[in-house]
Amino acid sequence: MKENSRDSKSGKKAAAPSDNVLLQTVEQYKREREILLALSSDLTKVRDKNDLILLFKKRIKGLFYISHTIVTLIDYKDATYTPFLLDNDGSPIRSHQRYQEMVHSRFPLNEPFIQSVLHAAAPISFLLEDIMNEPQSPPFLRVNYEKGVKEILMATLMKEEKAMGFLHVYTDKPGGFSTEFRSIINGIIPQISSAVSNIIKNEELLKEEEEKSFLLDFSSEIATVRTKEGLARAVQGALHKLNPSGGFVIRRINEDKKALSPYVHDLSKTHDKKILTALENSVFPINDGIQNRILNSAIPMLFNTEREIQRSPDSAYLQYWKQMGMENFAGIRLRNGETNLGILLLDLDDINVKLLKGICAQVSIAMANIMANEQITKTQEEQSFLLDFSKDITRVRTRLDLQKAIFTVLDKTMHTQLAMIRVIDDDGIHLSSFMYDRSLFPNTKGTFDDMVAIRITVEETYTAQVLASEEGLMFNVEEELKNGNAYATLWKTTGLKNMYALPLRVGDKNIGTIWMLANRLSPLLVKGICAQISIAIANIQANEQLDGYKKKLEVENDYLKEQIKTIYNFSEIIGSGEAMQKVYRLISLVADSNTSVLVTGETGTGKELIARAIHNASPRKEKLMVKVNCAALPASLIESELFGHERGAFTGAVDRRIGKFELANNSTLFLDEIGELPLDAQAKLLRVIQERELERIGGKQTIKLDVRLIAATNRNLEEEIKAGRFRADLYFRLNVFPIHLPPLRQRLEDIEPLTNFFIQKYARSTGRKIRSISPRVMHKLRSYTWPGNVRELEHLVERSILLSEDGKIEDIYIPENAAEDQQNPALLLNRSLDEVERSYIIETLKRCAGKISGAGSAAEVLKIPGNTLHSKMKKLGIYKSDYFS
Ligand SMILES: Nc1ncnc2c1ncn2[C@@H]1O[C@H](COP(=O)(O)OP(=O)(O)OP(=O)(O)O)[C@@H](O)[C@H]1O
Repeated sequence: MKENSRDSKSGKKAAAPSDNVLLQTVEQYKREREILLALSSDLTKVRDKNDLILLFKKRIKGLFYISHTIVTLIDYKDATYTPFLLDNDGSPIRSHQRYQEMVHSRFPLNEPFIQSVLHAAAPISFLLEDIMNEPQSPPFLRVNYEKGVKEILMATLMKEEKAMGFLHVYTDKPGGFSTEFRSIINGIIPQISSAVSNIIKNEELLKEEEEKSFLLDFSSEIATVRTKEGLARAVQGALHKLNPSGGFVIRRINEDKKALSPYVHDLSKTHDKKILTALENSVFPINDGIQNRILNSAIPMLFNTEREIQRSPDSAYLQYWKQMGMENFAGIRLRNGETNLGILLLDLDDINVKLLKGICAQVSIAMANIMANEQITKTQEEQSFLLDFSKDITRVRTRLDLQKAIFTVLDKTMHTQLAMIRVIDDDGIHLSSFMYDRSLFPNTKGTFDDMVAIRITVEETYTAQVLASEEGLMFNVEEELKNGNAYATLWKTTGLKNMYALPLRVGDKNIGTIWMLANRLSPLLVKGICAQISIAIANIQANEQLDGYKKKLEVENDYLKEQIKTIYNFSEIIGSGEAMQKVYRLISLVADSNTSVLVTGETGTGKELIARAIHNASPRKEKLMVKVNCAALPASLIESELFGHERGAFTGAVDRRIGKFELANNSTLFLDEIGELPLDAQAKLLRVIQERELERIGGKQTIKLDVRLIAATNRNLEEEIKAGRFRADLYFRLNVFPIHLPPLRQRLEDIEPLTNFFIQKYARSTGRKIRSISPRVMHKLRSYTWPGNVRELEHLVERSILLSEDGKIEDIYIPENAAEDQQNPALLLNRSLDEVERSYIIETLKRCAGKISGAGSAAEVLKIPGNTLHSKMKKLGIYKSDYFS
């Protein structure tokens, strides 16, 4: 080890100088001064590494023999020093195999060799041979030695009285470094120190400038970014400059604030499809020990992939990154104001905090803008979509229209399916299934059908919650399963995550509930759609009600037509005999009141005519009289015909039906052929008459009634009671005011006026002019027994008109047996009414070739319904053998 000193212990320098020597010394001193001055002045001009290298290479090497120089810098953070500047042009060690290793190594400060340099007051030299094998000696000593270098001169570079690095000068010359050289180096070390520190400063300034202009470029590029794709391109471009081979991922915090999803990325580092798909489609929980730390840190963080894998071995994305060759990665939060938006993860080994923060600030703004833009676009799309939907829905008139509109909107726009719409019934308590999508439950159709069939009430747990909620509820399928919600088992089969249930409301009124299964739905859209659907359902209900009214009106219209026909045909009741006079009196007595009337009399005596006359003379005449023929209906339909039914009340009840009783509210109900009413219907009729209110079959609602009853029968109801076929209590209720119509044969005085009346009526309708009827015919008519009463007379006249010639009725057809009987009045008069009726029906059946009902049948000839004829035949004991002789 040699220290540089002008009065060193060297024998040469200690000898007494002669004049010559003195002169030489002065000369040398002068030369040294000049070199020093020149080098000092050159050193002040040094701006960068290159200037300094040139100075070593050209200036110093031009003056002294050395092989090469190196400047190393101390890093106090890890107490090491590392190469900073190399003048290695002529360096013999460049060909050494460890050269690169040496250039990039960090050598520890706490070893004897460098410590002795640090403690030396001046540049100090070493013979490599002496020190390279010392334990802890830095390996570069041996490397140099192996390439022929003999000696090293080390000088400490100082900055503000602290060592900042070292100047290493090497020589392969056996003589080593001259005293002059040592002295020169000692003289210029402060200048070299400040030159190095200037270079460092300049480099930092340059780097800062570069970073600034980098950020400026990035900022102007990112300012033009409007889309996710644009953002990906800009970030990719910028990061490429920092680490050309590294990728990046921006993850965005999900709406639930529990996880992050990939937003934009550059995963070009891998072409493995499995990895790509997994990374692109995953959702990453925030609290995974990495993401939450990044989000909570104001500065970028650097992670070692392997170390993090050991900490959280389950983190799949780390495993993938490892497979992609990412050893380290940096994570920085993206934040807009006080709100975290997401994180940026970079494939980087080293971080430049300032630069990354700058990049992230820009990315955050761009991301916030894009997200805001996306939100605006989404809102606009949703609004325009709602507008379209609302247009569609205004055209909706029927359930089918609505179903089409709803299914389209849910499927196309919201990618969800309707589970169910339930609508609150008129009673305000029950909810019925209104619309549903069975295809949603392909594997559990049975269970779903059962659910559809159930009429739940507004009190049902889930329905009550939904109806009470302001804007609906979201049931998480998994959670509901855990909570024991029975429906959730069915929901689960669809694989969808949530059941969205909203109240359907018009104004403040709940009209039902809507249930939709989906993974995620836009709250704004769902709310908008539900509002539209509510209105559409209310419209459909109003429409259905209107349809109901329309049907009712149509039915009323039929009655009106019938009534008009009746009034037109029978503007007056014909008959001025005493019997009819009595009937007129009774009509005028009872018409004004609400009293029930029972009209009795043989078939065809005009009972319906009397009933209409009572109604037309009553205060109820403005409304239509409603007629029910109790004999014309199958027993199974009588109740529904009279009292109506709700939709679904029994098999085949596809629509709600309004009963005749309800139809006759505030009017008159004419129950024709009341004697034919089955006993159970009689019981129900009695209850309605007593309570003056009814419930439709299958209905819960009680309907108050104000109906005037007129019943008619050709049966002897008292005998029917005795036979147990008619309820006595009902009879007493109906028979409040009895009117009996005598048979035509007991009011012969009415035959002629009735005949004339019918002649005029049919002459008018057939267009024939009938001037007269022969006295013989009239006599014949009066002599006949008229088992079919006025109806039979009317029928015979009609027939005769068709057969008449020259405007004169010369003959009239009277049934044969009856004609025979007529020849023997005694016989006729001795026969009971039933016998007469029986033989008349048999005769008619014979004439109609045994055809009982339908076109050209006996029922048609007799102008009675087929059912009535059947029951009469049964009652009178008429068998096939009687008319097929
Ligand atoms: N007094 C009358 N004046 C005019 N037409 C009459 C008279 N009586 C009955 N008619 C006519 O005779 C026909 C039968 O009358 P209506 O249907 O009223 O008899 P009904 O006693 O109700 O018969 P059924 O017991 O078979 O129901 C009808 O066309 C009716 O217009």
